[in-house]
Amino acid sequence: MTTPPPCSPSSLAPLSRVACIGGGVIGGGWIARFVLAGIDVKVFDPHPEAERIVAEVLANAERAYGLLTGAPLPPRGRLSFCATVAEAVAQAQWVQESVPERLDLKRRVLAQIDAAAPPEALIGSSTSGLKPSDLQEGLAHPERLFVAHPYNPVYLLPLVEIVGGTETAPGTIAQAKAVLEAIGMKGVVIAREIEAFVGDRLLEALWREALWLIKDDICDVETLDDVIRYSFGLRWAQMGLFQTYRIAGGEAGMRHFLAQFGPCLAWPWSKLTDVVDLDDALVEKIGAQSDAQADGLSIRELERIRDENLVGIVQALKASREGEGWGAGKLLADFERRLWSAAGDRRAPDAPDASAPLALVETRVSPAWIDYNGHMTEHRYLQVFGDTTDALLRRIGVDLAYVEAGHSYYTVETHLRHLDEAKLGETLRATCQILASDDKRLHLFHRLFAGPEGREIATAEHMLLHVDTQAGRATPAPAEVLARLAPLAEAHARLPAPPAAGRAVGQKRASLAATA
Ligand SMILES: NC(=O)C1=CN([C@@H]2O[C@H](COP(=O)(O)OP(=O)(O)OC[C@H]3O[C@@H](n4cnc5c(N)ncnc54)[C@H](O)[C@@H]3O)[C@@H](O)[C@H]2O)C=CC1
Ligand SMILES: C[N+](C)(C)CC(=O)CC(=O)[O-]
Repeated sequence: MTTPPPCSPSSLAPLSRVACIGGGVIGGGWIARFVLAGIDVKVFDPHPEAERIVAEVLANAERAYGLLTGAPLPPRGRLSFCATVAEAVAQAQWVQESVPERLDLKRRVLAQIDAAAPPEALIGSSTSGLKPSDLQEGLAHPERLFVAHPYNPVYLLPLVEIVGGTETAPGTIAQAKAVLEAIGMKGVVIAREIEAFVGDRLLEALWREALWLIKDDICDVETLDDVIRYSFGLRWAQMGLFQTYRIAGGEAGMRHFLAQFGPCLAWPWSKLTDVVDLDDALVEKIGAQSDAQADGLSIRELERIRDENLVGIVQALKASREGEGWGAGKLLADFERRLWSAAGDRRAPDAPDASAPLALVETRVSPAWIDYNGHMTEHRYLQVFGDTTDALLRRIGVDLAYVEAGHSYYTVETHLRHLDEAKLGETLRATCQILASDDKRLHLFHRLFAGPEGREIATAEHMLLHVDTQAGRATPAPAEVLARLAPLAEAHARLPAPPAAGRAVGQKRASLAATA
């Protein structure tokens, strides 16, 4: 994944300062979502270990993003912890409340937020089921409060139910939707407020029925979960209930489906109206079965397994319809296009520093990049070097719009040298020197440095050709691209040639010294 040049503007969204009040399961997920979108986040959570918990969620989120996307994310936003709600929200443009699900507590915390946040700041509540009108009571600025109900893990699942209360301004809802879209999420506006909105209405129905099935010894928790994950759970990631049932109606579609299965609704297929008594015995029964099912895996390990699975599912959906994408995969594809465009906009000044190769990429070794040897795995070196090439191309005007218009540079040859290891979390910095260029060819030499001491850990030499992507053949680059390239190439021609340039695989250092 490319980290953009250091001088880039930070955030993707039309905002750059967020406050998160509550940093537990959901608050932590929101924090990761915002920070990884380049937004500065201030947190208030009285939990003595809040910083550790948030750091662990953020590490898992970074790992997941490392697997999810190769698109250039903006530089991480700054994360800081505050001693009071007032301090956290004082400068915020969006405040996300994620405290425990109790009306009295939420009202108290929302009143504190409302009193200290700038009047124009948006306030979203993560509540799973409280009505926004009930949360608005007593606020001085209820018009900017709405429910923003996410799904766990917030940093991977894109949906947010946006629900307005009686006093929420329509502009608030529109603004919230736009912000969420800018950070890669899908805000759906729920037309009328109702307890538990839409998603949790459905989940509660399933959950209630599931609890009955366990209580009545129809199956254990593992069997129940297997029934979901080997059958309709697989279907639901790509089509919802109605589209799935439309297909299940055969060629006659939904009407036939309703005719066939409608009568079952009146049969004893559900006990939904009865609420199971979650007494100690049932809690212990479920707890014990759930412990056995986890088979010793910790919550963080389970989260990582879940995240890898979700990433795979979203990527499969991104590849659907011959790469156009479908559902959550299309949302990711669209978001990545915006990331590429935003990276193009972060193009650096035209006057290059002629005294050194260009410093184009700064990133960190993500957990997803570590292999069984405990260091950065080999293909990630190529990823960082590829990102460095992309950063150079954007500088000379070869950005997403340019590629979409039918031309690009393709890499036709690469020689990569691994000189040292890179460890988890180390900072990486990549530079680029243009060795030679003409109207079709671009000959580049990249160097990768790690850690604060700037150890050189790899070099890469690449030859690229300018191509007409429709015709699939090399073609001269247009004058405007060559004009941007020329001053860089001329400056770099005056730099000493890197000793390793032009090396062959297996060439000894001694012979290199002789030729240098
Ligand atoms: N866990 C889930 O699957 C989902 C939860 N939600 C909603 O998100 C909200 C938070 O739930 P979770 O994160 O699951 O709970 P949690 O228990 O994991 O986290 C709540 C956090 O709030 C903190 N907190 C308590 N009092 C506070 C105060 N006065 N000010 C600031 N922070 C305070 C706690 O220290 C804790 O870290 C709830 O409204 C819940 O319904 C929404 C979607 C899914
Ligand atoms: C159990 N829950 C009501 C907190 C679930 C949610 O609100 C959404 C989710 O992530 O399943």
